[in-house]
Amino acid sequence: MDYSSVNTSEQLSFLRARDPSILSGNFASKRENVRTNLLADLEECEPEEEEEDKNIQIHLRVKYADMDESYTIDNNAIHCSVPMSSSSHSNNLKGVDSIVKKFTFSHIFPPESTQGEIFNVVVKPKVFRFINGENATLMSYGASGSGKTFTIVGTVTDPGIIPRTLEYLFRTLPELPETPLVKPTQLTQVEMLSAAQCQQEVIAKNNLLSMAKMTIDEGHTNTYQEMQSRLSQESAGILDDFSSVSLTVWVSFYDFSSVSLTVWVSFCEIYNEFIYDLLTPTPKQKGTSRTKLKLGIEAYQILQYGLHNLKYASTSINPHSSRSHCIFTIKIAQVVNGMVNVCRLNHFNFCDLAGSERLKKTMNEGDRLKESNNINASLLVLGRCINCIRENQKKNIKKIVPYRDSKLTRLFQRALSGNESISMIVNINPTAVMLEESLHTLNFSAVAKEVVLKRTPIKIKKKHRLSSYIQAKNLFAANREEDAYEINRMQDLIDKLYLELERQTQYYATQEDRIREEIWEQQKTIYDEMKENHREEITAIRDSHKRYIQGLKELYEAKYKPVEVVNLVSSSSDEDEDGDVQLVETENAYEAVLQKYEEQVCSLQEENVTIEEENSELRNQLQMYTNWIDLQNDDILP
Ligand SMILES: Nc1ncnc2c1ncn2[C@@H]1O[C@H](COP(=O)(O)OP(=O)(O)OP(=O)(O)O)[C@@H](O)[C@H]1O
Repeated sequence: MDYSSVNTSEQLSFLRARDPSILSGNFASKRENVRTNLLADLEECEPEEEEEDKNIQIHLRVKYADMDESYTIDNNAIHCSVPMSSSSHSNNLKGVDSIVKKFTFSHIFPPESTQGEIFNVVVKPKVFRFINGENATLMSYGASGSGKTFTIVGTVTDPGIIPRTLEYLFRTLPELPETPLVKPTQLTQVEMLSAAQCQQEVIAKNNLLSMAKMTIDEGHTNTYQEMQSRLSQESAGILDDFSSVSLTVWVSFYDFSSVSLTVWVSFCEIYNEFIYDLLTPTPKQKGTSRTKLKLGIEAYQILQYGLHNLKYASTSINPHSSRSHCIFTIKIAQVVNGMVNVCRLNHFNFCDLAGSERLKKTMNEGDRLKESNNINASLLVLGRCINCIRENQKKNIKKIVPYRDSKLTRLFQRALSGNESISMIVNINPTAVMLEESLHTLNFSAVAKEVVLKRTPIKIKKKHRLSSYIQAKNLFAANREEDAYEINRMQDLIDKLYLELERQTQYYATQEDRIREEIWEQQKTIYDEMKENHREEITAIRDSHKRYIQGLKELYEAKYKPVEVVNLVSSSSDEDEDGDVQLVETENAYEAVLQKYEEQVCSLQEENVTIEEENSELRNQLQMYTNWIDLQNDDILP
């Protein structure tokens, strides 16, 4: 595989806060929900900005092994009896077999020190400062097999600094969003992610995790729980006190709901002077490895997966020797109110350096020899850089520091030039056989210790950062005030509207009763009037008909009854013929009258029928009116 084509830019993985269920462990104490006064906390931090320049913190860890009698440890100093070779004898040391060299350190961890102690003393304060906005770099330096990887990574049964830091972060970080909101682009900048980009990150994360599952054997994937339970069994003080008051600043900051936080990790190695991303072993997949991780367990799996991809080989000194410098970085990006220009991006680098090797001892050849040479060369450049920085500082000169001579020093240029907190854990194997390597390490540390971390640039940076916070804080405060004012105003308005609504409800209730009453009265009057009108009308029509028929009857009775009587009388007279004629005429006349009468009766009957029909129509209409009024009443009346 042509590794030279690998993109050497850093790949990141997004991390989310730990699984809340993990908090149920017996070492889990919840953060207090402390609110308030970011500015006060920050202002309290201000005097620190004015601190004197500080030397690089160098700690010594002595490996758990049979300590050679040449060493004695006395508080923060280690004394080492160095045998004098005849060639090195100066005139005034003639006849002296050995001299005792004294090396002092910020802290010395004797062989029996635990991983937890080292984390507590060296790393915990830095992680706290990291969360609060300070960058940090921690390196382990030492000869091969001296315990660097053990210190930085550790084992499942004895977890080292990185798992403890992850545990600490995921225990204390607030619940983070499901998807990353921002992504670090440069050292101090972030970019907002679009919805599609967020989705890509989630997909990349899932790919990475399934790759991790495939690569790491099953037993290995359970190591997170195992590691956790180990941590929980440790005696008090490893993680419990993290959630105490010291986190107030940070907690209070995150109580501002408009701050969004994302955590990313990257893991890379410098192998034979090439940088490889341990989270994307296949160069084809470059650019897809920025991955969001959900839980602490995922972060740990990523660490394990990265370690799996790391170059190890067996040498005569260490059967599981790291053949590269590996760098695990955690980044925390905080964005205020979604404004990428009011952001804070901090990183914490953990660098497990490959061990310096004496070729004679390692008996390396082939690949191992090439690796050894590269390891030693880059460590040499690291030494030269540190020497040069110290010299510049001592003599107040500006000699060019050869950062560019190795990938390692290029990567850590910022930290080495004093722009951010850097510390080292120097590891030595105190056995007799490794004395020479240990002395070399101790000499290196003696030089490194003298390098002064110039605080001035940090001061400026921190001031910038502080001003960002103050700006953000003021913004929050202003927004809060505005919000509070607006909320009060709205509340007043709502109260007023409620009162008005109540008043209106009462008014309309009385109005409705009144209107109902009025309509009822109105309709009732109309109804009664209509009823009365129709009744009178019908009675009048009936009466008129009755009268008319009665009149007709009387008329006919008066007109025809006498004729009949006269006719009856006249038909019994003397002159038969005349009488016959008269009778016939009378009969005819009578019949004609009768016919007329019948016709009139007929027409009267017809007329009567018509009147009846009209009556019935009127009755129908009356009924309709009645129905309509009833309907109206139904609608109107309660
Ligand atoms: N303090 C310690 N207590 C117990 N075992 C230790 C300690 N330090 C180192 N070891 C063991 O010593 C062996 C070598 O340690 P480690 O691999 O950490 O060395 P190293 O300095 O990283 O070596 P290299 O540079 O070759 O990778 C490992 O098996 C490790 O578990």
